[in-house]
Amino acid sequence: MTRHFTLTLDCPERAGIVHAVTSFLVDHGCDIVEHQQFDDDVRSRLFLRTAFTCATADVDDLTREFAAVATEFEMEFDLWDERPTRILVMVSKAGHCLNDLLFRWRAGSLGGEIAAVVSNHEDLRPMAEAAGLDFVHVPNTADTKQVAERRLLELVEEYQADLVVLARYMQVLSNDLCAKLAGRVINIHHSFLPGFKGAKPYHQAYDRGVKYVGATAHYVTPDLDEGPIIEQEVLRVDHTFDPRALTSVGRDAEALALSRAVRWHCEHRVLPNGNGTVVFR
Ligand SMILES: Nc1nc2c(c(=O)[nH]1)N[C@@H](CN(C=O)c1ccc(C(=O)N[C@@H](CCC(=O)O)C(=O)O)cc1)CN2
Repeated sequence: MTRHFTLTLDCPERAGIVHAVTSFLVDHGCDIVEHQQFDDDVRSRLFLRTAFTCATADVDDLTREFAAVATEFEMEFDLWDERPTRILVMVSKAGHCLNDLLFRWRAGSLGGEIAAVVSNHEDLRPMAEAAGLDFVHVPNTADTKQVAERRLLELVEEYQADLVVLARYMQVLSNDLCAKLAGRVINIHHSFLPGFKGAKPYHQAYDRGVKYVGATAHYVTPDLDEGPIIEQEVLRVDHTFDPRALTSVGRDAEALALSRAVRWHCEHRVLPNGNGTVVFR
């Protein structure tokens, strides 16, 4: 049976990297179906994503055997087979991002499998359960944050989640939780970062009189709204938009930016690069 694999890597820039990768794949009877690379001349690093098929190998064998190439070229690499990324979606009260993720998941265009929905409020239980998903209520206040975060880690294990998506989840994750889930949490911030950080960006945008509003999907780090950006979306507004209207038009930008970022992450198209990302769209 022909199986599908994806290889991503980054390493110091030098000659012979692509030749080494493609020779390894040919020697193992693999057929490249998509290849993208980026030479970062600022950091002198090469970033590469290759999708390929192979009828004989499995991901553990390929990973073990590719290690020799990786060592020779000082590569950071990952290899995946076609097992879909399992996603835990976290929400608070706003449902527009969850609604968009559920639609794309059911349409088969999200790139991953939603395993369950977790929330610090009950508001979105009907939407999740209507989609046939478990909905887990985990209250999270200043007094219960440690208990809530221990429960969240249990749920990540219980649902075997590879990725946690904060789909307008309005609680700040602790440094400890961010460390335990490093690179596995994507948040949608409802502004065009680095502008208007925090919980109420549309009011800040209104006070500033901006002509565009936007949204930013980024990996979560302990530094609020500072994580590596994956995708951004903007929409034109004008003086007639009050905070309510800005919030309304912003929902579209949030849902679009987040769903794209989740799909690209699940398709292994996003490679960290310093405090940024390389995205092989
Ligand atoms: N460690 C991180 N945790 C979270 C991030 C992040 O970037 N790093 N992003 C937030 C989402 N968010 C903005 O995008 C955000 C959410 C909440 C707040 C905030 O100040 N929350 C208050 C409580 C507000 C409430 O209860 O409604 C708080 O936590 O005290 C700021 C920004 C998700 N988590």
